[in-house]
Amino acid sequence: MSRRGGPLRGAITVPGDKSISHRALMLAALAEGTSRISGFLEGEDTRATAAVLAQLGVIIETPAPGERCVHGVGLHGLRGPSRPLDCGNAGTGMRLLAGLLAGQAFDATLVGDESLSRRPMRRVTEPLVWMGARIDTSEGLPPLLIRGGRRLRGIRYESPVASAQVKSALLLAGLYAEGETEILEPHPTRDYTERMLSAFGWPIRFGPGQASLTGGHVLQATDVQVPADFSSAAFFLVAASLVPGSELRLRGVGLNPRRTGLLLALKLMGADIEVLDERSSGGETVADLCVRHAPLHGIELPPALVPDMIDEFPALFIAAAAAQGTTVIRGAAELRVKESDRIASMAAGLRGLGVQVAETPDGAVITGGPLGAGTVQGHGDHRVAMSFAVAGLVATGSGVHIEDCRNVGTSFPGFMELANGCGFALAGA
Ligand SMILES: O=C(O)C1=C[C@@H](OP(=O)(O)O)[C@@H](O)[C@H](O)C1
Ligand SMILES: C=C(OP(=O)(O)O)C(=O)O
Repeated sequence: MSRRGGPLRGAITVPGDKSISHRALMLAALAEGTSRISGFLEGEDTRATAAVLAQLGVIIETPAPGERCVHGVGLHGLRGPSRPLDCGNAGTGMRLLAGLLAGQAFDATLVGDESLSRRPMRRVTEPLVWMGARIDTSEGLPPLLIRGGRRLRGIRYESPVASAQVKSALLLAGLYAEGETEILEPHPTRDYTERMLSAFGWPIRFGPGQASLTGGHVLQATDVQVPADFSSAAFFLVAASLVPGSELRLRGVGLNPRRTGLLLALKLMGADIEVLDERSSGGETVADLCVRHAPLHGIELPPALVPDMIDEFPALFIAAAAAQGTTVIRGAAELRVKESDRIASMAAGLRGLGVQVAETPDGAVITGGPLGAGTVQGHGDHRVAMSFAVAGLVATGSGVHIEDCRNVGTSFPGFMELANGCGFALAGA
C-alpha cells in the first residue's frame, strides 16, 4: 500500500547496478585468478546467477553484503552441472548464460520462473545455432537445453533487435569461437560486456552499435566496482519530481549514456535534476543526482531515446500520468516482452486509478491528470510494482494498493525501507 507521504528529502544510495553485477560474476568466473566485486547487487536476479556459477563449480565468497570474491576457473574450467540451472526471474542471466554455455564441453539446462518461462529466447538461440551451438527449446521458450562439445565459429550478426542481452550472449560465445564474432545493432545498447571484457584483458573492438572480438585469448582476474543502478534511481527521480517540496540527492549513480534516456525525457518534461560531482569509477561515469520538485508537462517522447531508457518506462508512465497534458510513447514494443507486458500492465493499472491511457502496439498515449485511489496489479513485475509505489505518493484518498508485488527484490532489495526513509509512506500487506 502506498499513500501520500511527506516531501522526499535527504541523500540516499540505491543498490548496485544489475547489468554490471551479472556480467562481473560471469567474467570473473571465467578468468584466471581471483576477482573482487564491490557494490554487487544483492538482488534475486544476480544471486541466481551466482548460484548458477556455483553449480558450475565456481567458488564465490561473500566477505560482506555487496561484496563477492570470485575464484575464477579459467575459460575451460567450468564443471558440468548435475541439475538444471535456475535463472529465476532474470532475462539477463538466462540470455547471457546461454552464450557462455554454448561453448562448453558439457550439457546444461537453463530454467526460470513463470515470468521468465514466457520470455522469447529465439533472439539468442538462433544466432548461437548459426555459430555452431546446439540448443533445444520448445517454441523458442525456456527451458533451454544447451548441448556441449560443439565447435563454435565466429559470425557477423546484424541483430534485428536493439538488445544488449543478445549482443552479450554472442560475445560470450565468441570467446570460445574460432575466428571473429561481430555484432551490429540497429541502435546502440549498453556496452558493459564490451567494457568489462576489455578490463579483464580480452582484446575487443567496439563502438556505438558495433562490437567484435576473436576467440583464443585469456581473461585475467580484476576487481570490479559496481556503481548504483540508474534504473533503481529512476523511481526516486520521478517521485521527487512529483511531490511538492522534495529535494533528494541520489549518490554515486552510474551514468552510462546508454542508460540515461529517462534523465533526458524528464528534463524535456520540465524536471529539475542536477548532475553533481561527476567522476569516473571502475571505468564508468558516476555522479550524484539532485532532484527537486518541478511541475511536469507531457511530451512526444523522441523514439531515439527508447533503447536508452528501456527499463525506465514503468516509471515514465507514472510521470506522464501526473504531468499536465499528453505524453506520446512510440517505438517501445520491446516492453511487451519484459517481466510482464509492461505497456499492458502500466496502462491497466493507471486506468484503475482514473487516468486516461490509450494503448498502441508499440507504446501508449497518456493524458495527465489527477490520480485517484485504487487497487492495481503488480503482475509479479518488480518495476511495475515500484512504479505504482511512486503513483501512491500523488494519488488521492486511501492511496494505491499494489497486488502481486513480492518480487521487488529482483532488482531492488530494501526498496521499501529506503523509500520510507526519505518520505514515502509504504506499508506491507
Ligand atoms: O543487458 C542487460 O543487462 C539488459 C538489457 C536490457 O534487455 P534487452 O537486451 O532485452 O533490451 C534490459 O531491459 C535488461 O534489464 C538488462
Ligand atoms: C527487463 C529487466 O531485466 P531482465 O531482462 O534481466 O529480466 C529489468 O530489470 O527491467
